[in-house]
Amino acid sequence: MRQYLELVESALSGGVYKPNRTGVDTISSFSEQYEVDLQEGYPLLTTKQMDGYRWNSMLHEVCWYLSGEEHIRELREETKIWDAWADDEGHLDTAYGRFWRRYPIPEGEARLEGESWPDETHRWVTEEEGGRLTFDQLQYVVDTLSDSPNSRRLVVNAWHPANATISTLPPCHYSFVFNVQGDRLNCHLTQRSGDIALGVPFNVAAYALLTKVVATQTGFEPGTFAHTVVDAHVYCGRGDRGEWYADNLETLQSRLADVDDREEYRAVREWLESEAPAEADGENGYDHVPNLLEQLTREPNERPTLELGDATIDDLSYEDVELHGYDSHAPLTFSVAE
Ligand SMILES: Nc1nc(=O)c2c([nH]1)NC[C@@H]1CN(c3ccc(C(=O)N[C@@H](CCC(=O)O)C(=O)O)cc3)CN21
Ligand SMILES: O=c1ccn([C@H]2C[C@H](O)[C@@H](COP(=O)(O)O)O2)c(=O)[nH]1
Repeated sequence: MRQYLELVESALSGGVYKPNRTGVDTISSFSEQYEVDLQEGYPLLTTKQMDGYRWNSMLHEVCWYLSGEEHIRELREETKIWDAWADDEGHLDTAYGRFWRRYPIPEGEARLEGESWPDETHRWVTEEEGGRLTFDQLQYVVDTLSDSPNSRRLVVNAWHPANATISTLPPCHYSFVFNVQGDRLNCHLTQRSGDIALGVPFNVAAYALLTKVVATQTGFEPGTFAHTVVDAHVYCGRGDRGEWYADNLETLQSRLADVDDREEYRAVREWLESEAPAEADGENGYDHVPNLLEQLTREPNERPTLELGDATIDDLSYEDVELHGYDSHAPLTFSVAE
């Protein structure tokens, strides 16, 4: 996927050095965006290996979103990618699916005079155990795509401002909007914070799959996936390794500006590895820059395709999704900044 390499290139060559809460510093760029035409195949990266256990993790993650669960008790049997952010019982207080499928509706005293809210008889409202009311945003989108496809209100929002201030990890991809043009269903995702090496490849794959599921269910062709990443960052290491970029980013960027041919990114990588202090023992792979430079040397292969049964947002399972024609370059590993 060419757009991903352009994102990597743009963030590295235009970003600024930015420490953050994780203790692993970043090179960060404001408001990166790109679009992918889903008619040209499924945008699973081919410049590193994304099938096998990574594909497994991503697919189970999407099924978990769709389940609406607020815990990861089943998800963690399949992948460990969310374990670090959940409590011992598996609760994750900003689980995406919980907001997609079961967004809380204010009740009683929380309702202000003059506000209108749907009651438990409303089409997309569920009265849960204990009488709590929740709203199914995704079902609203699916139904409205059939009833009024020209709607400009097909928004799904995972952001709850009050929860976000105390959550261990407020949602990163926090809002998406579907939009129909002709017979095509487009999806625009806004992400407040994007880990370019690790998170973004999963995010693109997940939303491209979601768009295909919703399009299939509602009788549209998948159209364009558009992605805005507000703080798009490349982790660049802890301690001395991370701080090296504070003083040397300009030199790195002038070397990047001189690259004419993708092979030359390898020389930039070699220069970096010879100049920057080594990552400390036990802290390997937190600097994502070298392996992203390696990715920039690689030519993207043809996009694979996805085959979906007639699964819907309510019953999509791992077995329903088949990836065809996937051919990738060698795997690359990156460490996760927590
Ligand atoms: N720093 C950071 N980056 C993220 O992308 C991220 C977070 N934190 N926190 C919450 C979620 C969890 N997500 C994650 C977490 C780990 C991997 C990861 O380790 N990916 C490996 C494969 C691991 C596996 O499938 O078991 C990779 O090589 O892509 C990916 C996304 C995305 N999010
Ligand atoms: O789907 C996801 C989830 C998380 N991320 C990344 C983006 C950041 O690197 C961290 C979150 O840290 P904040 O300090 O809360 O921004 O996780 C991602 O890229 N994709």
